[in-house]
Parts: sequence; C-alpha cells; structure tokens
Amino acid sequence: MNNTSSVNFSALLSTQDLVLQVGARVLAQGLSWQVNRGECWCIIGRNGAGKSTLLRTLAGMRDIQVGKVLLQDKNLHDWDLFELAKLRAYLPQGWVDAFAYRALETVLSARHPYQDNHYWESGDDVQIAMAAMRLLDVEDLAQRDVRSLSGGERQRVAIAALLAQDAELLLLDEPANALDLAHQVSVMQILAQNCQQKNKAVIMVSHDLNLSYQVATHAVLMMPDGSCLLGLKEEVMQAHHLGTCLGHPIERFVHGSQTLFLPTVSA
Ligand SMILES: Nc1ncnc2c1ncn2[C@@H]1O[C@H](COP(=O)(O)OP(=O)(O)OP(=O)(O)O)[C@@H](O)[C@H]1O
Repeated sequence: MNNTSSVNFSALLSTQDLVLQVGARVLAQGLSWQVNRGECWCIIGRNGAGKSTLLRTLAGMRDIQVGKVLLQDKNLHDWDLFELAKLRAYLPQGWVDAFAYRALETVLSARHPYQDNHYWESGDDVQIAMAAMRLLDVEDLAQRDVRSLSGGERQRVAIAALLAQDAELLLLDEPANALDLAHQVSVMQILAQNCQQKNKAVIMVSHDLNLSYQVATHAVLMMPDGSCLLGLKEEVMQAHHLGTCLGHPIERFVHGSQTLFLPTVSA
C-alpha cells in the first residue's frame, strides 16, 4: 500500500519505489511513502523484518540500490552532511561507548552542526543541551562518565542528544528500549509533543503496540512478503493486519478512550 496518491510536494520525507534488499532477501518491495511535518509514524514488524534497515536507509546510512529517498525535494545522498544533520537526527538501537566522555559532552556533540567553526560549542549550545537533559530526566547525570550509566540512563542521554540536535525529522530505533514504564511513557509523550507542538516528524521502530497506538498518528506494517501497509494508525493497526504482520493472532479492544492490543494466548 502506498500513501502517495495525492502528491504533496511539501512532504518532509518521501520514498519512491524503494526496494530494501539484504543479500538475496527482499525486505521491502516498491515502498512509496510520504511523511509530513507534524506526523508521528511507528514502524511495526517481526524480528528481522527490516525495520532497522529501513530506518538506517532513511537516515542516509545505507546505500539505496533501487528507488529514491527524498528529504524535502532533494535526494538524500545529495545533501551536504552538515545541512543533513540539521534536518534529520537518528537514534540507533545500541552502541558501545569506547571513551570516557561526560554525559553532557555526548549531548553537546549533537550541537556540532550549528557551530560555525564546527569545533567549540557556545553558551547557547550548553543551555540547549541541558534543557534536553532536563526534559529526559538526566540533568543530574550531566557530569557522569557515560560508561558508568545504566542502560536506561544511557538511552535517555542518547535521546536528549537527539532532541538537542533540533532536527525536523527524528528517526528512532526502539526509543523505549531499556526504559522503565514511567520513562517509556514520558519519552513517547515527548516525541508526540515534538510533532504536535513543534511540527517535527517522528519515525520510530517500536514493538509496543499499545504505547505506539497512543502516541502515533500513522503506522507502517512491514509484512512477511516484503509488502508494506502504511497509513493512518486507525486504518492500519487493525487486529487482522497486525496478526499477519507479526505472525500471531492479535485482539484489539476499546476500553474507554484507550485502544488495547493483546496477543491471543491458548491455555
Ligand atoms: N550485513 C548483513 N548481512 C547479512 N544479513 C543482514 C545484514 N544486515 C541485516 N541483515 C539481515 O536483514 C534482516 C533485517 O534486519 P533488521 O535489523 O533490519 O531487522 P529488524 O526488523 O530491525 O529486526 P529486530 O526487530 O530484531 O530489531 C535480518 O534478517 C538481518 O539478519
């Protein structure tokens, strides 16, 4: 399914007939997709479906063999790297901290594209970095060696860095990974607010159907046959579509203002 029937030239991101392939395996076939400012998309699929590969491709970290990815109206790989860093930010799924940076320094490094001499940060950069750390509840960890942080603390520092980059398009690979329940909800709400109040666009990979449904406006389901189902969450996140996508029957319940998804479990 494509969501490009009414062509919108002001789309922040668009793909045209994109094919994702790893070796002989086609992960996504002919994906044509538009993402506009203010939209929050979640990408759903089984392990190995190609969610991270898709996100890395949209971030410009993977070659495109077939099809196009446009940011605004320009080919992704034609963007100057510093301009690209102001336009899109990317949170990978995991990393290794090899050096003893302070948490604040890792957040400040996200301000690099805004520094004219690309070397020294200004007082404004420090304020922006600290504000992002405050929002993510890691302000108190600013002077800590990143290698001493817990998994959830390190994840929140990384999300603070992503926000400090102040890009229009936020690409996040399982942002709620390793977070406790309160921080999962808080991070998801922060992402939704960035779309609603700051007119940014979010594309995130998530395995949490319930939380995703609460904050997302749209969803992409990466199907086992390499097709993608994409559109408004209400239309796409139907129990039967999710069941096919995830290879397990799912039931959808409406409880008050909440929509809940439960996997069917036989006794
Ligand atoms: N460099 C590589 N060489 C061989 N196979 C690869 C390579 N990179 C990715 N793959 C394969 O491509 C498929 C898609 O990987 P990807 O990481 O995008 O999946 P995913 O949907 O994000 O999975 P998960 O939910 O487990 O994170 C997987 O089967 C993976 O093993």
